[in-house]
Amino acid sequence: MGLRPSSSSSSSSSSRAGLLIIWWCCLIQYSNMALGSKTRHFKWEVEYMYWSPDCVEHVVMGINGQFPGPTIRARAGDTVHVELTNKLPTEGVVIHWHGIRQQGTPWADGTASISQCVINPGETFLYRFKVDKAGTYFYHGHYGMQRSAGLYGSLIVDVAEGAKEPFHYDGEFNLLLSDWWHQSAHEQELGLSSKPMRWPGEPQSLLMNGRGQYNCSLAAHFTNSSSTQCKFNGTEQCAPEILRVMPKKTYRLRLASTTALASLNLAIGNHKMVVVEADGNYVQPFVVEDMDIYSGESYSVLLTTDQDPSQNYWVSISVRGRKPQTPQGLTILHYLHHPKTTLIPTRPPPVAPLWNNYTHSKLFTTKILALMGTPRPPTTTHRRIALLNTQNYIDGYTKWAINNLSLVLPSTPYLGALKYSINNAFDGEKPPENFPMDYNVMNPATNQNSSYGSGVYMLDFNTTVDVILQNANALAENTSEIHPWHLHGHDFWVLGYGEGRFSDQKENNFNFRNPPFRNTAVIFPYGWTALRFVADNPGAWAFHCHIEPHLHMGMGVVFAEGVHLVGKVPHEALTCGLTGKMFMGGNGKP
Ligand SMILES: O=C1O[C@H]([C@@H](O)CO)C(O)=C1O
Repeated sequence: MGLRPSSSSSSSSSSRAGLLIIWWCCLIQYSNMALGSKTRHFKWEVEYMYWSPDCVEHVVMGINGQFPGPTIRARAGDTVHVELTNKLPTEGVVIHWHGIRQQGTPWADGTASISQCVINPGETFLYRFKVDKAGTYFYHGHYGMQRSAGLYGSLIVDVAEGAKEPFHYDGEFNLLLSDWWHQSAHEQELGLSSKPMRWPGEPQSLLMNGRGQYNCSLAAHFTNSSSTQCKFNGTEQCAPEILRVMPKKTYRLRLASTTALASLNLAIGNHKMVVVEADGNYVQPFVVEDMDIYSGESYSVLLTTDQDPSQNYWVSISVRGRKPQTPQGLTILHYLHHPKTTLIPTRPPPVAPLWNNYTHSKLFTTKILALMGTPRPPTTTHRRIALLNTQNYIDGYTKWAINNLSLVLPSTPYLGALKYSINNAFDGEKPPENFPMDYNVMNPATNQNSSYGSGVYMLDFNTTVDVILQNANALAENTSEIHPWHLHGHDFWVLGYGEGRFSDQKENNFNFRNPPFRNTAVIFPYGWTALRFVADNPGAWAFHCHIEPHLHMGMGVVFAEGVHLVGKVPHEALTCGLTGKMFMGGNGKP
């Protein structure tokens, strides 16, 4: 069987396997030393293309003829320029640089209606931003359902010249994980906005680097299903990317999930992994046999090729947290040592933990702790915002709401409305800081109706803010789902996770010693998650569930701080809505 050549690239120096923790490396990383930083230029065209991500031809949103889009590779301290031309015939577009904090460039965050106007067909927009911290990141569309349409790619930031990672590895692989539907993103969007709602359902395929298999399986002979064995010559768009490795080496696997819906569990047959990075921050290394990756999260794991080199091994991703109707995504770890007649492993793929075994998920999540040298949280806070996540109806439409308000994005970007004090661009009323004391998170809501809202949580500049994310029962009985929440413009500390309704006493168990510093955190069914961040980045920032249909149904809020300190915002970012009108009138020039 011919399969696609691997994308391994030999990188870091030492041939010594294993881990060597040199914590001062983190200090160097966080002190942001950038010797010889560069500007990296990219010229991109976003377009629709015919493509076969899972061996079935559909339409994907690609960049420069590629799906997923090109990988951006830069060094900490570099400036990235992406000149993005919209070649979609009848649709706007924006791109969000997930995990990049956009300090000084809030207009480059790529969130439609929040940081900028959409880029119209035929227009070119220049994203310009600094990548200040080494790590594994990605980018994706942040307008409507464009992530589900396939608009995404990897963004990898290496340590600054002269700096070192706090671990050694001999080579690395990059795996961008996603889910794929045969129904178009437009039809999914219409379904979600219909009355009654038509839920898009579970994905048809899981993809690694944009490659999956729908009507055949790499492991067909191990399953009882009727699927046939895939046959590839290696040039197919859906042929898996084989990870070709040498025995007795250590590889860094960069993993990031840009799924629209699926929470994933990743495993590598016979091999353990050492988790070393989460969302662009180093973590205390710990060993796992399998790991959960929620949409919006990224990780690095170290893999030591210490197993029988005469064998090959499966790399699998499986759906968690929702009853799976999607086959495992598979590729192969291929030891290059011995000549082999087939690439297919002789053993069946790893069996994923049961989809609703949340004990297993929590065990993994709570093992993630910051490596020494990571910034520590302030020990006190100025403000606590409790956000209750509920599924609701508004006039018969199914929505998600936060403290009973379902987010609708206005036509004027918040950044422009706030910068130019345009008061009628969004709801002037302050969104609620809390939810009723007697709300029972274990049952469906007694009043299932909510309202639309577009208000902003205005944060005092440089203050410390705590957010308690509170999960609850959805509309159906005995149903509460996983929601990974992503914050733009900041990393936050995850101070704690808990079951049921949050109460003030739970604060006694907050972790102030080594809380993980991240940009995405999960709330488990019927549980809460406590976060802390410092509002030190002038701009308007989305904070939302990273499940794309959920955001589309209103599951998000907007924070803003220090907007008066935002420097020049390129006019092109704001030439729509009321800021567009203002520019046409020639007043309020920046
Ligand atoms: O938002 C959602 O809606 C459906 C279901 O609750 C109603 O069909 C689902 O599984 C979600 O995650």
